[in-house]
Amino acid sequence: MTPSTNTPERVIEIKDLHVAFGDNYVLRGVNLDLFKGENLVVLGRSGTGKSVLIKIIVGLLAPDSGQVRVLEQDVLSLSAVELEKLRLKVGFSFQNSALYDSMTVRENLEFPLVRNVRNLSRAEIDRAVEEALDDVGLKQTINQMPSELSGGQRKRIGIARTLMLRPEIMLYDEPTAGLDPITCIEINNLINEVQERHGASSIVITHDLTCAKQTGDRVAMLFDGQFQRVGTFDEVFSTDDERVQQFYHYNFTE
Ligand SMILES: Nc1ncnc2c1ncn2[C@@H]1O[C@H](COP(=O)(O)OP(=O)(O)OP(=O)(O)O)[C@@H](O)[C@H]1O
Repeated sequence: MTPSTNTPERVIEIKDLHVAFGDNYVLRGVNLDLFKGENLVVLGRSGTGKSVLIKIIVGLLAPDSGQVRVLEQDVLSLSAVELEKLRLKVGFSFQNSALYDSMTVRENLEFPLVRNVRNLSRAEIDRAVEEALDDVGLKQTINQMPSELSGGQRKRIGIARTLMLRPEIMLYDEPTAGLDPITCIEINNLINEVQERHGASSIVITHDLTCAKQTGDRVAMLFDGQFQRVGTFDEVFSTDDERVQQFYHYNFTE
């Protein structure tokens, strides 16, 4: 039998995940799929467990129970070496960009390549750096130091650095936090370009509903330890549920 072409491929599958820290029950039966090529936005108030979830996906934290499959591998049973290999396919864009302040933009971008890919020629490294800078529209910053860049530029260079290893999955942790509305839109556009140009599958953690609306093919809202609402932006917010409405009004009316 030929497999159905209608079933989208899952690049992340999470089933019945439970995590508690003492009597703080953070995740209480989380189920979530990330489909190949989609942008999935994860929304939730502070402290609901979004970062905990990301750490579990990349194997930095072990849950109390549940299943986590990433790119068809069972994360919870991988050895340290296998986890390291898997992490090369999962790009993580940190909230604070995490650039090395003492390195130029070029050196920051080269770093993941030189560290993880052997036997690259100087010309190959240069080409990869130029392509990554082109992807984020910042070729002119190649010799600048991070301190000379704006917050939005730093964010974009951080994303470019994550793209150097051409990850299959991108995890964005609050990509628009602390940026002005115009720069936010630029970052949202960049997230969509990464999806289109590289076919990356992404999880975008954010509190910013404009970002959610512009980037999310689907939105998943975490509260009380579970994804209580999952769907398109409009589907998630077309409810009388007060907790969901509060989130909406906080973003759009204050
Ligand atoms: N290593 C840890 N030890 C103890 N408690 C932890 C640990 N990591 C996270 N927590 C707790 O788990 C809960 C969820 O934290 P998490 O950082 O995932 O929240 P979040 O949804 O990412 O919040 P924010 O939007 O503010 O970043 C919090 O109550 C936090 O204090």
